[in-house]
Amino acid sequence: MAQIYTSATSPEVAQSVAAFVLKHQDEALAKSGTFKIAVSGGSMGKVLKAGLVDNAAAAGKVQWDKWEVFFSDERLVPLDHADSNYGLLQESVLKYITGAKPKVHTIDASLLTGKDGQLEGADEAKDEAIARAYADILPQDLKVDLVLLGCGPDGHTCSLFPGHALLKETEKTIALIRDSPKPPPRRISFTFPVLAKAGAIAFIAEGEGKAPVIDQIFNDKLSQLPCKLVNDLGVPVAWFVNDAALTGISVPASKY
Ligand SMILES: O=C(O)[C@H](O)[C@@H](O)[C@H](O)[C@H](O)COP(=O)(O)O
Repeated sequence: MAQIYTSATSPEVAQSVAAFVLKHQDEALAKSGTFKIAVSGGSMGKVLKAGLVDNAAAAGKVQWDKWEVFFSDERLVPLDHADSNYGLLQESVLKYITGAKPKVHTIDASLLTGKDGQLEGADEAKDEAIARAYADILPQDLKVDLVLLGCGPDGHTCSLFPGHALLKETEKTIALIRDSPKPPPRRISFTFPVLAKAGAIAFIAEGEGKAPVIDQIFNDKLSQLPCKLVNDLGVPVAWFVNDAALTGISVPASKY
């Protein structure tokens, strides 16, 4: 079962996330000399900036040059586009790193067609090639040390949406999705087979608007929401939330 860690405020959530990331960084570096971490979009960049860049105590312990960063999902847009998860990370975190930077695995933007991740004028074969190329840069054993995820109000995570055929993907590690219910429609995403190999997974979810979906994920045993399916993968899963995200619901939560 997944563990929920709650804090009163957003800065405290960011500090807890930072402490958790550093613990996994140190464990991974002791084992292999590299820390493989996957991130996604939404407000994650802000949390990582507050926890790992602006927070001096943690900032001194981050060994950015030993990080390999993957995206657990990415939109098929240019890397400097407002919808790009890489672009978000660049603007919120990477540009503030003063020393040696991490190795960041972006999509191959030279294969992009169409505009703004929209379907019109987009070449499906090239989209498939982007997904295949990204699958090829995943670690050979598929093991990412830590995967950081967001939770949509509909229970989606990565670009795995409730009821979507991709939830049943058992072969591909990186899937192409061209009908994302949330814009932009063209994206690539980690699939469950790769999430299942992760060393650990952590969700970050803040705000009262997340309470109903967290309630469903933790209190409805039959729920098939993607976030609930991640909780049930058998990988250690931690949820970092603020108290507001637990408004009016009853779930077991503790301080990190
Ligand atoms: O797929 C997308 O279009 C979103 O970017 C999404 O995955 C986001 O990460 C979650 O909705 C969580 O959002 P917050 O990080 O703002 O809670």
